[in-house]
Amino acid sequence: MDSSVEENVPNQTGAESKLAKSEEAGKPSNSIGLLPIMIFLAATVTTAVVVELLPHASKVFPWSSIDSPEDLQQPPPTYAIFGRSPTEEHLVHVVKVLDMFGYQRVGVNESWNLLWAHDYPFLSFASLKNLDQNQLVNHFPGCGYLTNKVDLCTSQLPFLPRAFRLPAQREEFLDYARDNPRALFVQKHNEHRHIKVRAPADIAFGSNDSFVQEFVQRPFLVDGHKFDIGVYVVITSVNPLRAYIYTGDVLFRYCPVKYHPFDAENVDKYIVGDDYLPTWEVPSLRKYYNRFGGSMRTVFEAYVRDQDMEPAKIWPQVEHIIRTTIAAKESDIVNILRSYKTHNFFDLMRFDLFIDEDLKVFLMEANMSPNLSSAHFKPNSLLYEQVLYSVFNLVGIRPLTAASGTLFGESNEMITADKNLATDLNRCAAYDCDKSCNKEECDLCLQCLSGSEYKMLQNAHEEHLHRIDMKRIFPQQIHDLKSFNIMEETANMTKKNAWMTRWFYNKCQFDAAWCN
Ligand SMILES: Nc1ncnc2c1ncn2[C@@H]1O[C@H](COP(=O)(O)OP(=O)(O)OP(=O)(O)O)[C@@H](O)[C@H]1O
Repeated sequence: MDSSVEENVPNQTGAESKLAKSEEAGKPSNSIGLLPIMIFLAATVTTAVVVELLPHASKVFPWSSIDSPEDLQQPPPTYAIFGRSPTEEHLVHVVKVLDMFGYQRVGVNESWNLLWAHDYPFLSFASLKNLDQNQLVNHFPGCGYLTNKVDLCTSQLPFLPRAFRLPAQREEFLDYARDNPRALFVQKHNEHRHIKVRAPADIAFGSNDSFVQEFVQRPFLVDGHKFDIGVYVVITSVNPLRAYIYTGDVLFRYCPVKYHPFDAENVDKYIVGDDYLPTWEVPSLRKYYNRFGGSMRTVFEAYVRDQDMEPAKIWPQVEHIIRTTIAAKESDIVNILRSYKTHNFFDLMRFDLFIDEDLKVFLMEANMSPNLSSAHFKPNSLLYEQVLYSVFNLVGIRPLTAASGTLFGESNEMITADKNLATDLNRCAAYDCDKSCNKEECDLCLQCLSGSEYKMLQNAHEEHLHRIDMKRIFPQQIHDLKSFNIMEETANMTKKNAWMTRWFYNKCQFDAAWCN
């Protein structure tokens, strides 16, 4: 995969560029016999190669595998920030949390362990193709397949409002508009904001990189106000895919003007803009938020219950939408990743969704580098810092002081050892997987894991132990182990995703805490 392919990734945009501007400011041929050869190789090749070939040889973060007292004196891990924004006001919470964790800030061209990129960094730094094992970047190359609005919204996933790419699908759109005379439409671009409901005759068909989308009518209203919800999502791995959502809270943004009587000319009635109405200013939510200390999500749920409706039906839809969307784009991202030596990437996104009056959920967009600035709405500081605290812990960026500073003295084995990864013991024994790995049944047996597979399981295990307020949505949670059919569930998955899902299934059989 050459870099020109990556340049063809759907335009790497994300709402946060906008928001920052505006809102707030192999297996070793399955043969045990190869292990001694690998050990021999380990003595002769570079560390980076060892990392790929030899199980147990690598630790993502060297500072978590330091053995001697002298190592304790080594300098703290470092982070750099990349972004073309003129101010860094929108990153104050990122800086605050990393500083609090004991990370030291350095320049982007210095030696860093974490690159926090607000803008898509992969076209600016060729070096990201050859990251060291102890380096991490907060985006996946190719994440534009998810965050590019035109590409995502015209994907024809069932939970997206009907959309037509322009100018290519002009005729299809006109047919649809003719067949659905009561339908309203909005035209959207990757970069442009300020969308507005338009009649089909007012659509600019010549506009490239745009699409026209059916406007979802009958929104669920709170005190008469339309709103959208922002769910924070973290992808920690692709091939195999692992994705999580933040459950500590959800960003609710209300339109400042009541929806009815509907007036297409007054966008404040139906578009959530920069000056949205925050939860604490919505009359019926204020009491729950201010007096009873709820979160944006729990006060909304209290309101829904007050309307004799059941809010619990919303969240499984949200999880399904996010899981399905990410899974649908995984292969595109995997293709881009082929030209990257190490895959030390994670991605924090915000999925914006919308709820109609039947509590049916629709996907609006996925934002790259979600807005984390509380300049406009101070009470959002805590939300952003809690999200970051969870994200960082999940991906292995953890506080280095006080109690957690002990990480400096312990080996990674203290967190994740062979016995924490080994599953399928009966099957491994029944199929003699310690003698030969040439059977599918041996795929998860410890002796049959390649170095990179071992590391995948190690990362999955560490993530599980450090989820804080993150909930795994891929591989999917197992709600009822008895009715869960692993063969059926994995039938349409890629080999690696089926493998990873089976590992979680095995862990879930061992302890219910792993089902979730
Ligand atoms: N098809 C639609 N049907 C109903 N409402 C819509 C539709 N498209 C957009 N909206 C409303 O407009 C808001 C903004 O739309 P969208 O997310 O596509 O634009 P944006 O300018 O990128 O906004 P932001 O990134 O701030 O969320 C949505 O949150 C929703 O309230």
